[in-house]
Amino acid sequence: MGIKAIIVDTAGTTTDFQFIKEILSSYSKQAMAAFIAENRHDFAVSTLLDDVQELAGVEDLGDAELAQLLVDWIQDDSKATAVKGLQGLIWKQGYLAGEFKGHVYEDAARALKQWHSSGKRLYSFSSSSADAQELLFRHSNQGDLSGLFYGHFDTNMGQKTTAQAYKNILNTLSLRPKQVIFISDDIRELNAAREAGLNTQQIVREPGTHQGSHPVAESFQQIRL
Ligand SMILES: CSCCC(=O)C(=O)COP(=O)(O)O
Repeated sequence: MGIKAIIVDTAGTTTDFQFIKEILSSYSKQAMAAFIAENRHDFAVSTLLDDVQELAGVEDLGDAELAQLLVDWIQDDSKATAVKGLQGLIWKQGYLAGEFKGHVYEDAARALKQWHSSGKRLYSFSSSSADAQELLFRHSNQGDLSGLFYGHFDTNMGQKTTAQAYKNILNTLSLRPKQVIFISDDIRELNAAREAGLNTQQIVREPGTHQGSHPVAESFQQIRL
């Protein structure tokens, strides 16, 4: 039974952590206050801000307080779905204004193109929103890669370190677990995917930092499906 679908993690796998930390996170923190002031009454934004307040167990925060709360959570690398949703909307402004391009490793882009040409269905799975993932690949330093993907999964499927998230993804793909491979640098995510029955492949971009028992590659070019 061959591999029919490939799911890639983004941060540390297709994409450099430093880009996410130094460009994306910084941009969303700097832009948060102005974004809230300008978009507070937009339906999607106000719904996400309600979710943030519910998560924080507070009500009726002012714009400045909300912005500070979100900046603090981003600083703490929050993976909360509402935070990631707001970040995605802010990043959209940056991508569309040409303020930065999404970072994708060259070896990852090359492999994704090869796999797409050979008929595999490609997906990404990240803690960032599905829209943010689409933007990253559309406005990437390797060109527009968005057409290679069949879809993007986010934490609406569940947290990436839980087997349930991969079971939920499998349900939407209508494939058997062994027809799917998940590629990530993160051992906890790989363990969760393996628990759900998926094939796994670890990317270890820094030699010598390998842990765990998943097949390992130092770049996408070493991956044999
Ligand atoms: C689509 S690039 C932004 C990635 C991001 O915000 C993030 O938090 C990555 O987390 P992950 O759990 O997917 O490693």
